[in-house]
Amino acid sequence: MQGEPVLEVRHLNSYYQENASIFGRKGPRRQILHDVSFSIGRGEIVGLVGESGCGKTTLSRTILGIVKDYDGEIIHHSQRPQMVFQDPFSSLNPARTIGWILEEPLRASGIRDKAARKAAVADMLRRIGLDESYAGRRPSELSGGQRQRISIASAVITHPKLILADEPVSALDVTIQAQILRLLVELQRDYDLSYLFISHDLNVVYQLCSRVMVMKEGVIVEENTVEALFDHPQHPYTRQLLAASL
Ligand SMILES: Nc1ncnc2c1ncn2[C@@H]1O[C@H](COP(=O)(O)OP(=O)(O)OP(=O)(O)O)[C@@H](O)[C@H]1O
Repeated sequence: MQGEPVLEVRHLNSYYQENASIFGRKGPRRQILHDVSFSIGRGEIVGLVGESGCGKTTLSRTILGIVKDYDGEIIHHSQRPQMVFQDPFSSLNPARTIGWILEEPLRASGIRDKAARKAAVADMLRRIGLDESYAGRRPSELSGGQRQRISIASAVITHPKLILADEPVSALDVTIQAQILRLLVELQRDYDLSYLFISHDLNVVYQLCSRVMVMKEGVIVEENTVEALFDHPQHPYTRQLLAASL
């Protein structure tokens, strides 16, 4: 980790209670994350890779406080992180305008001055490459890439220090992916952001991240700088993932 930490996770174990039957009887308590420890430094972009079902989303849901059944320590050194999801369509309220959607996090964070909120929204729209007229549109009137720009903007608009991005470009075409990755890098520099960037795509992680953690069945089996991990993978599972991504 570089610099002062924005997030520290120590010896984290997370669990889900499975429903055993349609009658609502409680099923077994299943451990998903096993002794996960890492830190994210200020301004760092840390990748988290691993195959489907290994526990990546569970880790971000535990960090956000959505998964409550856990032990270990989660230490936030700044305000709560914000989240960017894979599917920008389902994460944006279809009934509201883009202006309303971008104002909402500002309202929720207690900014009462309507003119100040509108000015912040106009600034943010310009920053993500859309003109102010987009404030009056609804999500259905935007392309997939534009919708993902809006969901990134709604995460950044309250100036958090850490963004948890869960497969934020996986649903997009490759050319749009490149534009969104560029936007994420620009915003990271402009706003001094850190990202935990969750992806099953090692090529995307290579382009964006400085450090990467590899997760297998809820365990971080390897962690290193991106260069070292790609050049000299230590764990057999990392080698397997790299071979599959060629
Ligand atoms: N609400 C839940 N209740 C019970 N089990 C769950 C719940 N959510 C996820 N799981 C299980 O926890 C495990 C980890 O799921 P998780 O969504 O964290 O994986 P993931 O690595 O993010 O996968 P993907 O890349 O497919 O999103 C899986 O076996 C999944 O079935």
